[in-house]
Amino acid sequence: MALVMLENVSRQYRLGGQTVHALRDVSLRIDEGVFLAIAGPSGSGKSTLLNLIGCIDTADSGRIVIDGRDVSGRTPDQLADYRARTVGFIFQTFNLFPVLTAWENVEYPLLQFPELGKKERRERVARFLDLVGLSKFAGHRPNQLSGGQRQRVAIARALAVKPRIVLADEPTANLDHQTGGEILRLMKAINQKYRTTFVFSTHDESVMAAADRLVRIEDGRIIGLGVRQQSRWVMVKADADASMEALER
Ligand SMILES: Nc1ncnc2c1ncn2[C@@H]1O[C@H](COP(=O)(O)OP(=O)(O)OP(=O)(O)O)[C@@H](O)[C@H]1O
Repeated sequence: MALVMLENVSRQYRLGGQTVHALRDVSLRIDEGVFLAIAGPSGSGKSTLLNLIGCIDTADSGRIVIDGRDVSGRTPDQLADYRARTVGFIFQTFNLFPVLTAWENVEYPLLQFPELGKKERRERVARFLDLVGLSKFAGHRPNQLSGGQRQRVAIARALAVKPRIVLADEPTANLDHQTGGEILRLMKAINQKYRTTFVFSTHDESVMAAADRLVRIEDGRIIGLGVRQQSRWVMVKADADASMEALER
């Protein structure tokens, strides 16, 4: 069974007097353990798709099933606890608490789990800071860390809750090319070692190239699905010839 399933999902927003069709009739299955890129130009619907999978937004129509649970028709508030245990988020702007240390930022989401004792919580924070190579920086606040180190803290924070899926909205967009590459390699190493499912959005070709699955989105529609075989994308679905060309690199 797919970890994530979307069936005929649409989402529109009212903006001024206009209706913006952010997602139109999107159907998609995401298997467990994939390293999947959602790629498309600015405004194509990437963040909207991630927000729906992450249960921080609700579809207007269609069905969404995450890890066997139908979340359609529930409000983000109703799904808060489920979301906290199921989804880890990574953002392009890192979204760390500036007054908290790296350790405290990673610990913060764990505080809402009453079943986690202090000792287990500490072990978890230490383990995930170590995993991202930041044990020595546990006492540093975000402004004492580089951009790449901040994103590593955010990765540790996302993983510490042991989520079923990690969603990353343009995780390398605020990093220079080399640091972005290091962050991608770290995420990929975690994906390969622990089979953690990663779904990340990007409009950067070099970021897409790190993925093993590709979802091409344009104007709120999926226009192509690619599967990586060795060094090239193999087309699984294309509604437009242009997208096939783009996928076969
Ligand atoms: N809360 C909102 N209110 C109104 N319109 C919105 C809202 N969120 C998204 N939109 C619109 O929906 C469309 C899709 O936006 P979305 O942020 O999902 O695209 P994106 O591909 O992630 O873009 P970017 O790469 O620029 O972040 C855009 O036209 C955007 O302006």
